[in-house]
Amino acid sequence: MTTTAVNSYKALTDDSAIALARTLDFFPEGAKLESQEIGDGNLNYVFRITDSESGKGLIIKQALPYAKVVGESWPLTLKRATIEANALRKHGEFVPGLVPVVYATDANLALTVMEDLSHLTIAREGLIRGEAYPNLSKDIGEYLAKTLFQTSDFALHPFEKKRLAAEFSNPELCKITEDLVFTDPFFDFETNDFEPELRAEVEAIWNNGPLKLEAAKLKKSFLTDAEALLHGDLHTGSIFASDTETKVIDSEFAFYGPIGFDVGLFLANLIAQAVTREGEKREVVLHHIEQTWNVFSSNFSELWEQQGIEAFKDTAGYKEFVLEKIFQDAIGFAGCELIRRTIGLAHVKDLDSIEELERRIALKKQVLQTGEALILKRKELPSIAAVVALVEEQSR
Ligand SMILES: Nc1ncnc2c1ncn2[C@@H]1O[C@H](COP(=O)(O)OP(=O)(O)O)[C@@H](O)[C@H]1O
Ligand SMILES: CSC[C@H]1O[C@H](OP(=O)(O)O)[C@H](O)[C@@H]1O
Repeated sequence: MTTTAVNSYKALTDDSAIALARTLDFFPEGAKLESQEIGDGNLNYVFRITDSESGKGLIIKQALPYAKVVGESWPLTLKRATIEANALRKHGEFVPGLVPVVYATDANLALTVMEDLSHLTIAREGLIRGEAYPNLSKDIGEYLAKTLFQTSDFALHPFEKKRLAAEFSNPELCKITEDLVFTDPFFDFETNDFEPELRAEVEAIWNNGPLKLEAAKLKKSFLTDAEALLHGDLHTGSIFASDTETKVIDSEFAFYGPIGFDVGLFLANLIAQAVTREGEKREVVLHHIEQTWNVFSSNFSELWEQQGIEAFKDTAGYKEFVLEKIFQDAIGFAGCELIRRTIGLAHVKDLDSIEELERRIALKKQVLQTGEALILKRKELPSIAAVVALVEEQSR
C-alpha cells in the first residue's frame, strides 16, 4: 500500500500522524490509536502509532527539511526519505528477514511507513548494557554479503547496475559523510567536538601528514568507487536486535559506494563498544568483530561461485583480489569512523556515556590510536584476527 494522494509537505504532529495512520489499511475502523514521537537519531521524526486495545503498531518516519540535530540552519533534502524506503525495499529483496517491511511511502510528505520493531532493542543501547546478541555478527555478515554482492557488477547486468546507481544518487547525504567522517576530524574545523583533555592527541592528528594522506586516499575511494548499493551509515544505532532477531533500519545514506564502507562502519562501532568492556564480555564483542568478517567473506565467496556473472569470475586470484580490496578498505574506513566518533560532530554513546572523566579520556585516547593504526596499517594487516589482536594490543 503506497499512498497516492498529492500532499504538500507539512511536518506531522501526533494528531496528523494518527489521522494518516487511519487512512492506511492497517488498523480496524474506529481503533483507539495513540501516537508517540520516539525519534532519537540526528535527523528525523519517528512516530509510533499503536492500537491501545490490540497493542498492534506501526512506525511513521518523517524527514524534516533540515537536520534535526542542528536545526533549520542546516537544510537537508527531503528526498532522503524516498532513498531510505527504496533502499529498505531493494535490500529486502535479498535479506527479507533482516530489514523492516515498508508498508507505504509518501514522497511529498517525506514519509516511510514501516513495521514496528519496538519488541527489539537498538543494538547500541543493548550492547552498552552488556548484552551479547549471539546472532548479531552472523546476521550482519549475511546482510552485508547479500545486499552488497547482489547490487554489484558481480551479480547485475551493467545496465541495471547503472540504473540503480542513478536512482540512488544521494549527493547531500554523501556530503555529510564526506565532511564528518573523511574531512573535518583531520583539520581544525568548527564542527569538531572533543574534550579539552584530548587536545594534544587531536592536534597530533591534524599535524600527521602520513595519516592525512591515507585519509585522503580513503575519502577518494568513498567518492569514486561505485561498487554496490550501500546502507551508508551502518552503525550499531541503525540495528535493532534481540537474542534471536536482527533488523537493519535507517538507510537514508544509501548510495553506490565502496563495499568496504558498510563493513568498516559496523566493525568500528563494535570496536568502540569492545574497548569499554573487560574479560569475557569483551571477548563476546571481539568474537563478533571476527565473525562479521568471516561470515561476510564466506557468504560473498559462495555467492561469487554460485551466482556471479562476471566473465573473469573463474580467473585464478580475481576473487581473492576483490576480497582483499574490500578488507583493506573496510579496515581503513573503520579507522576513520573511530576517529570521527571520538572527536568529530557525531559521537557514540558507548564512549560519551562513561561518566568518570579519567576513564573516558583514557578510552578515547585508545580509540584514537586504534583508528590511526587501522588507517596506516590497513594494507599490512593480514587477517581479521590480526585486527582483533591490534585492538587488544592498544588496550594494554
Ligand atoms: N521500525 C521501527 N520500529 C520501532 N522503532 C523505530 C523504528 N525505526 C526507528 N525507530 C526508533 O526511532 C529511532 C530513530 O530512528 P532512525 O531511523 O535511526 O532515525 P534517524 O534517521 O533520525 O537517525 C530509533 O533509534 C528507534 O528508537
Ligand atoms: C548531522 S548528521 C550526523 C550523523 O548522524 C547520522 O546518524 P543517525 O542518523 O543514525 O543518527 C550520520 O551518522 C551522520 O554522520
